[in-house]
Amino acid sequence: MDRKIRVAAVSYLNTKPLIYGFEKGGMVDSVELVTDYPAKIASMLVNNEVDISLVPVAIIPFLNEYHIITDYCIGTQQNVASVCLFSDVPLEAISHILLDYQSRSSVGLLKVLLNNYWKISPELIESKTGYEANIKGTTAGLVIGDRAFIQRKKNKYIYDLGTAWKAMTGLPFVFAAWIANKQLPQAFIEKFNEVTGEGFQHLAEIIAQNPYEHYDLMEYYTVNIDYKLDDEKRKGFKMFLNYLKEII
Ligand SMILES: C=C(O[C@@H]1C=C(C(=O)O)C=C[C@H]1O)C(=O)O
Repeated sequence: MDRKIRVAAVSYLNTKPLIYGFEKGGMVDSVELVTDYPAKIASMLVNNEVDISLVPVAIIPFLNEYHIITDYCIGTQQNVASVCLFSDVPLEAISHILLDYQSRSSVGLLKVLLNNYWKISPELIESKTGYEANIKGTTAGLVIGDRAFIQRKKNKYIYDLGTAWKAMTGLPFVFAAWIANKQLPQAFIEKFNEVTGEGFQHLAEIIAQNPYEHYDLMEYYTVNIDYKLDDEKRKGFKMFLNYLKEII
């Protein structure tokens, strides 16, 4: 291609290792990188405003064409810590749930878990900026990303969606992956994969550059999030897409 490839990534802390290589100047001549929250970069990929995006996998059904590129993803084998249902009351007493407007995958995952695992049916409400303040009483809320670390200090009950998915299916979960909406040259994809992986050799440096008081980022990057897109994750991801068919 004779123009730069347009790339969008999630603007949360969980993405720092994946974009480290690009921020260090890797592929600066061939890649133009923007960041925003997941639902935003998802619509950018669907509307062809970008060529590649670290998108919530739940938007795959809305793409005419998709190619999962790279060996990396934002996934988890267990408690992901930053995707949780927060509540002042236990699950069975929840009357309403505020959905996170920034999310696509976790909203889908929450619906799958409500129907198939927790088997409760509170009223689901779309949210807007600042909705976290309304998570109280019998109104619970889904919060993802960096804001979830702050929310962890506010509510009595924290239901981790990574843990619940693992308990229900025995499989890891994939929240987001690098997805292209068109065929790209193989040499470009190989280089993109290499630059994406660079950050994992530099986790201590990334953490030093992003001082964070609300959570231990080394634990987040090495225990909670599992970035490797391996066969088990692909299985979990396929199963999730099948469940999604029942609800969209
Ligand atoms: C684990 C996370 O994964 C994210 C969750 C997403 C979603 O719910 O749509 C999308 C991208 C990821 O950033 C998180 O942000 O906390």
